[in-house]
Amino acid sequence: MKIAVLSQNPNLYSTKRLIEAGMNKGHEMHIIDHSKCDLIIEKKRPGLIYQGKELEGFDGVIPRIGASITFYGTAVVRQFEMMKVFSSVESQALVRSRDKLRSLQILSRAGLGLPKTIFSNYSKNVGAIIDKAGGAPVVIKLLEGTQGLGVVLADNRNSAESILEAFNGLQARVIVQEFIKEAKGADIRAFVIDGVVVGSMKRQGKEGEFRSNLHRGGSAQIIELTDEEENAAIKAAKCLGLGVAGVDMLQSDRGPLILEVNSSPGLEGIEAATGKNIAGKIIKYVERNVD
Ligand SMILES: Nc1ncnc2c1ncn2[C@@H]1O[C@H](COP(=O)(O)OP(=O)(O)OP(=O)(O)O)[C@@H](O)[C@H]1O
Ligand SMILES: [Mg+2]
Ligand SMILES: [Mg+2]
Repeated sequence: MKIAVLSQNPNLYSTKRLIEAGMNKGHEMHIIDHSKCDLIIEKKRPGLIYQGKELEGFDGVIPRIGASITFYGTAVVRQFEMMKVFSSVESQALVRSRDKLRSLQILSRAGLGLPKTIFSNYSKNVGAIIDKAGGAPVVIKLLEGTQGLGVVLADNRNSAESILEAFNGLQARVIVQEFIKEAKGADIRAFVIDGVVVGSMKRQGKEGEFRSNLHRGGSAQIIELTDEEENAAIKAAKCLGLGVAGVDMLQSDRGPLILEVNSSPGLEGIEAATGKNIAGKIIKYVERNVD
């Protein structure tokens, strides 16, 4: 098969592993930088131009689209779909998963556990928002944050109010969330492919840090999920329409609470923690759908 990995950086671990895993199975693998594709939009004959040539004969595409280029990257994925190329992540699902607010709404409608979350249109009444989130301490998150940056723990009401006022003043959109203390600075990442959890890890923030992101100095180890956690992860990926997803959850007194669902989950942490060939499982998923 001829498979494209959409990636802006051929040196990233995830990109390299997908190429390697595909080649190990005898596929013709190509790295395509979606930011450098031109789209041909015309009646009945959609096309893609890359490095001066029209792309042809692809069977599958594996998008690894960074958050900052969601708009254009999704257009490229959609173009592949119009050309009848199977994508490991549907363009629609990609857009949906990148909108944190919309994703949380979809997850809550599906009946999944979530930390209580308040979103407002820069409301001046910050006190009421903090109350609705259960009162301080609360977690305040920039909607477009990533890798733990833009996620703040406000210990008390005064700091929560001033942080909210500051973000409002900057016209930065935030959500205010109940702080799940019993998670103890850890979260769980479940890697879901085609409705099955293929690997899971627990990430623990460094000493004194409530954020467990590996980019913030957290560490990861393999974990066996409870049935409840496994079902929640599978359901979360399903309701967002993601064939490949990284589902992040907090372990709380009332069961697993979904934090977010990633549509381009990194492979390095999960492969290191589990020792599994997750890239190979993504290739197999593409194979099953192209056949
Ligand atoms: N409501 C909460 N209660 C307790 N801990 C939280 C809460 N929200 C987030 N955390 C911790 O902070 C970390 C970062 O939060 P989150 O995943 O929401 O943002 P992010 O990682 O910056 O976003 P993204 O994953 O999209 O890059 C989480 O992994 C978790 O450890
Ligand atoms: Mg996160
Ligand atoms: Mg994320």
